[in-house]
Amino acid sequence: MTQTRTGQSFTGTDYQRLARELVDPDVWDFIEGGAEAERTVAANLAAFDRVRLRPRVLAGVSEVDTSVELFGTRYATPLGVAPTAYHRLVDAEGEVATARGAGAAGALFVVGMFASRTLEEIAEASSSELWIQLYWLRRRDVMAALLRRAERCGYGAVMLTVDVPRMGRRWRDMRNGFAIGGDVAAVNIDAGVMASAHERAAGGSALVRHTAQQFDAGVTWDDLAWLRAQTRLPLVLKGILTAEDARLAVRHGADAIVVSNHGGRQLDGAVASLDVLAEVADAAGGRPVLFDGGVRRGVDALAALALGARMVLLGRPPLWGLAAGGADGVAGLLRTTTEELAHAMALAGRPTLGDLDRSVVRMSTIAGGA
Ligand SMILES: Cc1cc2nc3c(=O)[nH]c(=O)nc-3n(C[C@H](O)[C@H](O)[C@H](O)COP(=O)(O)O)c2cc1C
Ligand SMILES: O=C(O)C(=O)c1ccccc1
Repeated sequence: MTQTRTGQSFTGTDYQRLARELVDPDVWDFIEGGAEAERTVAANLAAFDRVRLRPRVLAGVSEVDTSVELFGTRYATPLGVAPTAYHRLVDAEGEVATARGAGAAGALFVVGMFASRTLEEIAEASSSELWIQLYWLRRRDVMAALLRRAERCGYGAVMLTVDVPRMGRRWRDMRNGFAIGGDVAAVNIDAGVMASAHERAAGGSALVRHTAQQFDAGVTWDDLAWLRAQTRLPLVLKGILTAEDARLAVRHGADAIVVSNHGGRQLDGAVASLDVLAEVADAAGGRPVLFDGGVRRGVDALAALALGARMVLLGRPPLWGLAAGGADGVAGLLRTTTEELAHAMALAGRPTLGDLDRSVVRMSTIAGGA
């Protein structure tokens, strides 16, 4: 699933269109939707519409290298798969197919705590690096047990998501009474911890109820010492949007941070990820900074890499690829976007990721304007 009938490559929007036709409307709303008025969903995309690139010429671009190193691992592409819940909602094989696709593209795959295949099955299917994503649960024993399992099957880092003290209010899901159903489940978490996500109730999202019961909204910076002490894996904090929090993250032992507003699914009205990337990167004290939110094309990745990201994660697009074509769709989506990035690097006169710095980007004040 990497070519159209006329032999041309699919782009991200082709996968999106195909996926929309194939996926159940409630699931589509769950994937595409954001919090409240979805202003931050729109802001993430609009920020990339304001990017204007400053190409350099005669830079010797016959070879373009998109490879990147992070925590001692080399990746063919700086694009990675962001953690997203329940891949079996869109593909019978779920995260196992995603892992095969990410592996084929040489990309990092961050497996969600709410994955619908076991960490072991996913590791078995993967030929590239996996990380595990965690939410802070009231049940720290469940977090610790997951960590042990992830370590045992070779996951390379822990990504703690810190922007969900409670679930954002996603009106699409609430109106749809969205619940995780059928034979899809968060199989890595105790049945007792998960039960409430499966109860469909009129006028509400089961996910909202579930997280209110299970997530620990009282956690503070000082609690990070507990998690830090549980593992020797690198600790990555996902969901940082300010210089203040970047400094606190470094002070409390984070090895890297992810600039993210959770794809506009948490605090509606939060700043676009791209608009704070440079500020947060400056405050990260040299720790690697990853980025997500609204990356849809290779040039978007180029801009985020230029503004300080070491790696760029994609949330919704790999789910489109997965829905449209399983493992091949995920690989196709990641490869196509990486090819777009390489193309943009050549035309911008920056043949390696090391050449990408802030001089590449000038932010216009108006979308579609100068
Ligand atoms: C359907 C869906 C489920 C998600 N589930 C999780 C999750 O379980 N854990 C997490 O940290 N982020 C989750 N996210 C957020 C993504 O990791 C990422 O921050 C966001 O999707 C990036 O924006 P993008 O979709 O514009 O690329 C989810 C996003 C979507 C769309
Ligand atoms: O994080 C999310 O955005 C999300 O949708 C989700 C859903 C269920 C469990 C965990 C996260």
